[in-house]
Amino acid sequence: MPEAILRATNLTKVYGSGRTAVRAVDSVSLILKRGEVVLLMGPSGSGKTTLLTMLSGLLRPTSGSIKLYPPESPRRPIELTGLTQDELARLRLERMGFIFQHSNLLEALTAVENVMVPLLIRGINREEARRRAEGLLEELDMGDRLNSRPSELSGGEQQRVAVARALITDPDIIIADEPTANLDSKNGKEVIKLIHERAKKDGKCVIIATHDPRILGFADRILYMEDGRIYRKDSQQAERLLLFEE
Ligand SMILES: Nc1ncnc2c1ncn2[C@@H]1O[C@H](COP(=O)(O)OP(=O)(O)OP(=O)(O)O)[C@@H](O)[C@H]1O
Repeated sequence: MPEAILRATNLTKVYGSGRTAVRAVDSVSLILKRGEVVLLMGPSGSGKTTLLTMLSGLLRPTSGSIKLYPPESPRRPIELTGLTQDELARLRLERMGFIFQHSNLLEALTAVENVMVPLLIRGINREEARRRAEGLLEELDMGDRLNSRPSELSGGEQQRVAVARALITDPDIIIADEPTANLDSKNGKEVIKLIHERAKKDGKCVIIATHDPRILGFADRILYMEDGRIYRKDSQQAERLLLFEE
């Protein structure tokens, strides 16, 4: 049985108050485990981004608990809701990797420099940071694009660099919001394949919010959200629901 990396219990987020209050996430409980790829699907406005933002420690839940289990001391979970903003920022830097719809690379920097940034912030010296960033980009088949600027790369290549930037700090959990939405079919599949391979090879846990049916085949589990609540679906059910959405 793979070990838990993160456990959310009765997580709720209410935006606003009184008659205009929106219960964006409604008493959600879930467990994310090492080495698994979990998809979060559901119609627009169902609460996916709100849930991911809370799991990332960027948004305080109205109520509920989020526990992260460090692999080195799984019996001493970290309760995210009890941390200060500074502690949360450190936790994100040390234990989480993020991939977004837009690669959000820094245009002034080359591909390898973009991947070095999280290491430099962690105080690793330039030479070592460059060595590690080059090594990872080479593993991701980007070895011949190390010194290209983001604008000189295709959308798929930019997302590969973003994947490398998310992986370079060896995070426990990778949180991705629509990582393939801007990519064509071939590049979308390659990027998700890459994320899936790394999850399996390195025992990472990946949670991906997506509307992209091409990703279904790469999921170990699908959580389907509707009106702030989670329903578990198999991939055929999810596919039917996605078709129904359109
Ligand atoms: N900052 C906010 N203030 C008030 N209401 C919000 C805020 N952010 C989101 N909401 C509301 O919370 C609900 C869930 O929104 P959320 O963005 O989490 O959904 P989503 O499933 O990620 O949608 P999409 O697939 O379109 O990104 C929606 O009703 C939305 O209008």
